[in-house]
Amino acid sequence: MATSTTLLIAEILSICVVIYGWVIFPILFSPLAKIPSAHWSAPFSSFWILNKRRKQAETLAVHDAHLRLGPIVRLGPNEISVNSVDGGIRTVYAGGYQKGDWYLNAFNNYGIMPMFAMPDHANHSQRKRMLSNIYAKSTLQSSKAMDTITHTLLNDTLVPKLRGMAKKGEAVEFYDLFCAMAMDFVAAYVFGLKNACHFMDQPDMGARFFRDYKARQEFVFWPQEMPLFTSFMSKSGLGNLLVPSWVAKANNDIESWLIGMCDKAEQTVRQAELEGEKGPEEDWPNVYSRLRSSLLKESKAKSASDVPVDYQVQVNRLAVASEMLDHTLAGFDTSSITLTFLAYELSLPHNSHWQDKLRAELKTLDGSRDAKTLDNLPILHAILMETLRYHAPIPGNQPRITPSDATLGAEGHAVSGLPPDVRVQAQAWSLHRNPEVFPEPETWNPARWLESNEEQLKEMQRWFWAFGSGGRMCVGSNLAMLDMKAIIAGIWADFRTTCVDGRGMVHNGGYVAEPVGKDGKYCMMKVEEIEVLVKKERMVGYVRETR
Ligand code: HEM
Repeated sequence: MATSTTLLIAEILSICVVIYGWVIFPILFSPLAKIPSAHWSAPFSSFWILNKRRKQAETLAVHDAHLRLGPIVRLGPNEISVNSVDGGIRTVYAGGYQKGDWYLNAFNNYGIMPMFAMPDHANHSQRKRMLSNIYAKSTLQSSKAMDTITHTLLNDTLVPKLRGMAKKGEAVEFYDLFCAMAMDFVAAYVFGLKNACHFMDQPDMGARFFRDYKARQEFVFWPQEMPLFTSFMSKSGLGNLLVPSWVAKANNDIESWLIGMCDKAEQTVRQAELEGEKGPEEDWPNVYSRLRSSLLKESKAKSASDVPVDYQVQVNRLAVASEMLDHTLAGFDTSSITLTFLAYELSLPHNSHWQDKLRAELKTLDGSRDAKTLDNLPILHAILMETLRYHAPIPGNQPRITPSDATLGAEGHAVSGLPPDVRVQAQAWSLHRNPEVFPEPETWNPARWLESNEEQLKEMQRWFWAFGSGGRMCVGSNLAMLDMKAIIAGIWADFRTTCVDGRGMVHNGGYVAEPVGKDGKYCMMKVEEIEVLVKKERMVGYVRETR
């Protein structure tokens, strides 16, 4: 009798402890309790936000919460979102808050972390130091290799392809075109032009690759957000219920495809070592060789002098491949999304004056595609910046982990004494829609980058977050700006585009925001060559006059 009473008391106490820990403490006493909740269940359950993430509908849901509740909101018992520069992205991202497991769970190529996923500061900054210079603006703008790559890809592939499309007069899928073009650009710089993929020359293969690549994305939710449950299901033989088996096969195929380019790049490096000269600049694997030699230097310093170099190269092979895979995929995915939304906006009837203004500006170049000159064109820059603002390709959450005793939130909303290991995030989507900084934020309006005064521009730059900020900011931002500007110049200097079907141009609501598409179509465009149009117009005028 005594035993059963003791058991009953123990049970009641346990239930009280659970209720206190799961319900009373998070609602009333947690330092997070002062933060308005995005959903009534957020203080004691992550179900609401996890469900939004599973459906890739998080970005708009969090944005809506910020509109209703202000610049700091609670998304779950241990999760918050900030939407301000001061007390927000400056504190979290420039303040070096760590990344946590979220990145590691999803970005782990060949079982090895690339820089993007490295949670700790020391390893990450060592890797970033190895790579920053090769992507620096000054390096890229003065690179003969980049210049030749640009001219080759524009003059030998893009322009002839557009001319063919214009002649046929049929609508074409511009999302595929931009995926191929952006991939060829980044791969040529990373691996060397001759070693890179040439998807522009193999459009069907490219389109298949891009569809497979994208189709995997919705399943990333499980290992990324629910790693323990996913591991349990897979150990129980039920993993297929969450992530179909073709996803693993598609991942392996991508890894093998990329290793192929690494092996070709390795041959180029070896040959140069044997022959004592590099060969054509554009064929040199700029990024691959930079990381390879930095890692080799590091392993030589750590190992005994009699360890053969070949062995050390082999040891680093997958670490280099993991990093290169990340750059190649990050580079093509984001740039192609940006270019597709840019083409879409420019080709809508009410924006046709922007297409004309851009073309007039590009005509002043007289065919030059010099990177520095392109970078100084104000209308081109304004159109691209406005697209990155309004259609940021990574508009979604970029989670970090609080240190102990953190204070977060804009002035008047600051919350102090936050415990360590709270997941805190910001999102470009919301930062880019602050009406005090970007008036009429839901309008795509490049003029804001041309007509604002110095003070307004400074404020716009502070809130502009397409490439992130702080130590984990995008390492490829300069390459992206350079290749996107070159591609835009290659198209709109000589061609006019009209959107035929843009019903699919709605952003996915997850971390990356590719267009969702409709009936298998994304951004169907008609292309016309200006020279041909002018000739036609002259002919019509001549016929009229002679009648
Ligand atoms: C329009 C083009 C691009 C956009 C908008 C973009 C955006 C971003 C953003 C927002 C981040 C931070 C993400 C986070 O912390 O969650 C990032 C990181 C990164 N990006 Fe980009 N990116 C672009 C192009 C590129 C290109 C061309 C490359 C490579 C050649 C690249 C490679 C990387 C890498 C390696 C990181 C991780 C940096 C680090 O951890 O220090 N990106 N990018």
